[in-house]
Amino acid sequence: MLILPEELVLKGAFAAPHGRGIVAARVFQPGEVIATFNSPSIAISDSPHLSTTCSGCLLPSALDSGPPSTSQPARIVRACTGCRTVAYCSPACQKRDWTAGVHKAECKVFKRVRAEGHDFLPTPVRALVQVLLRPDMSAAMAEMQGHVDKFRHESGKLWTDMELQAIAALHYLGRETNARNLAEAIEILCKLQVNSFNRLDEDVRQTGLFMNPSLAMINHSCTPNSFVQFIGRQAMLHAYQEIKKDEEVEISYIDCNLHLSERQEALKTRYHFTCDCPRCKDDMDAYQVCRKYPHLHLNALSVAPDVQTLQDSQGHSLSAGKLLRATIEEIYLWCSKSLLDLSESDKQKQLRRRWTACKPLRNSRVPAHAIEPLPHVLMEASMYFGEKGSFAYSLSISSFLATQVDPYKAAAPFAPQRVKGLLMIAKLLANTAPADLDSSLGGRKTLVPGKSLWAGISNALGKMDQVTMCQIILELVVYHAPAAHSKEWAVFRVAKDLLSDIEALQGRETEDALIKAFMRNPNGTEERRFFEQAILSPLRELAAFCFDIMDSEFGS
Ligand SMILES: C[S@@+](CC[C@H](N)C(=O)[O-])C[C@H]1O[C@@H](n2cnc3c(N)ncnc32)[C@H](O)[C@@H]1O
Repeated sequence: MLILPEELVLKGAFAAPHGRGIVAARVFQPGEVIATFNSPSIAISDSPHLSTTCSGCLLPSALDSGPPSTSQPARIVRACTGCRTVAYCSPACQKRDWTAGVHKAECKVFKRVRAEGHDFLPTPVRALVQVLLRPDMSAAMAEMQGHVDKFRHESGKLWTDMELQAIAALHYLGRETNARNLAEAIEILCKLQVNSFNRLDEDVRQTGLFMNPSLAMINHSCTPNSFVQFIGRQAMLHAYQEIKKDEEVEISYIDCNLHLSERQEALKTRYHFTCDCPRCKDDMDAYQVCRKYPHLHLNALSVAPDVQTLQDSQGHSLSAGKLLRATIEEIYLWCSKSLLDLSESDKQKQLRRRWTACKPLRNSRVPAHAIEPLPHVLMEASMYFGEKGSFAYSLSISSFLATQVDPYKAAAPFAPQRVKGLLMIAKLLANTAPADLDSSLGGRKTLVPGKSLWAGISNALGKMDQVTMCQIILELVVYHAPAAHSKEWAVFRVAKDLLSDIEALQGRETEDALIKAFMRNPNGTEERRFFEQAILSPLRELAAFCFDIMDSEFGS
């Protein structure tokens, strides 16, 4: 029996072949929290983070969460003395997990795992163990879509993996590996694939698994009207655009900026359906999707191009641009892999290869800068320069992404990736104040034909009022972060802290008043003029160096 938040209604098989789905019981505004799901059936962090995450509240320890913010003290976690596998930040969290959760039973399983020389169970096996340890979950599991036959006949390696996972779980639970137990375990694994979420917390680069039977009733679209965010044991369902009463609530199960064949393969492999949303039917690119976003006017409070420019963006169907599409399909996968664990010189080599591979997207006659994998390559390059201390280069690339790429990839100004991109700019601005100029360029004085890149950037930075720019950006972050996530989001807390540092500075009353006036009335003529001069124009000036920087460092 499903218990739904009162503002949502379950519709049984109302839109075959989508099966059951959820509809809104009232109107929701863009960014509004539709519902919070805080009693998950399963909520676990992934195995590599077990020793640095509290298994009770699922919040990361100081080790995993970066520098502590003044509003959030560092958390220390201690391993369970029984199994030494999971850790807790307080006796209360440990007690709750022991009694209300399954750790009392799971602790014995983990001891067996250790006795056999392993540190932990892979995440899907642990999730299966939890379900098998909890008879109270069987009613909810029975109602879930599992696609067992499709997994068996169509999923090849995934099916073989699931068989092995089922055997492992039964073994560590001390249960017999007979046909009946195996079939039950594999069915649960299939249902976990289809109905659970990757509990992704990109701020601390942490993933895990989250399952709630009500949230699992929401169907997919590649142009979703809502999205899910996780914090601790909570999942928050936000409206991405206005949702009307009785309209179906849809989320994206996958990254909708993947190109069509990647999206279809991901949906087929894990969820066993072919998406028939407008983005898939017409193979729309990011620009076309952006133009259709019903609330483009919300971008007045953002660093996006003006609403008219967003509206007029000349997107095209990617199936029409066959050559471009073929290039994207060829390069997408390897250009999108994370560079996180590579050495500096390997990162540089990879970026060189990727920048060259993206040439057709850079030089396309139709706009293509917002089409993956180019944005990903630029994002990696920005991080590469940030890590090397070349903050001015990183800032130029981040400015390009924030002003000319991200608004097309996600038209809502409160889209989480856009808000995070802004915070990155604020931090980089703090490192490129005039006093730090030389070091922020990382000692680069690279010449590009006809002009000095170094002189150009340092000249642009030298005339900017970084403090005012930083304050405006932080105001935007603080304004949009609750709609993107919540006031508990690390991005919101960090921005709040940085903003209060700036607000404490003496002698900035005029700038402060102008910024506050703009935030109150972003469409006022005077207010917009101030915004254009103080932030948009400087960011555009910095963004203009982006491709020269990439060419000079990674070849043209
Ligand atoms: C998490 S469940 C969603 C609830 C499901 N509709 C049900 O009745 O249990 C995911 C499954 O719903 C179906 N589904 C979700 N979105 C769909 C879509 N856009 N088109 C077709 N089927 C969809 C697929 O069968 C998918 O495996």
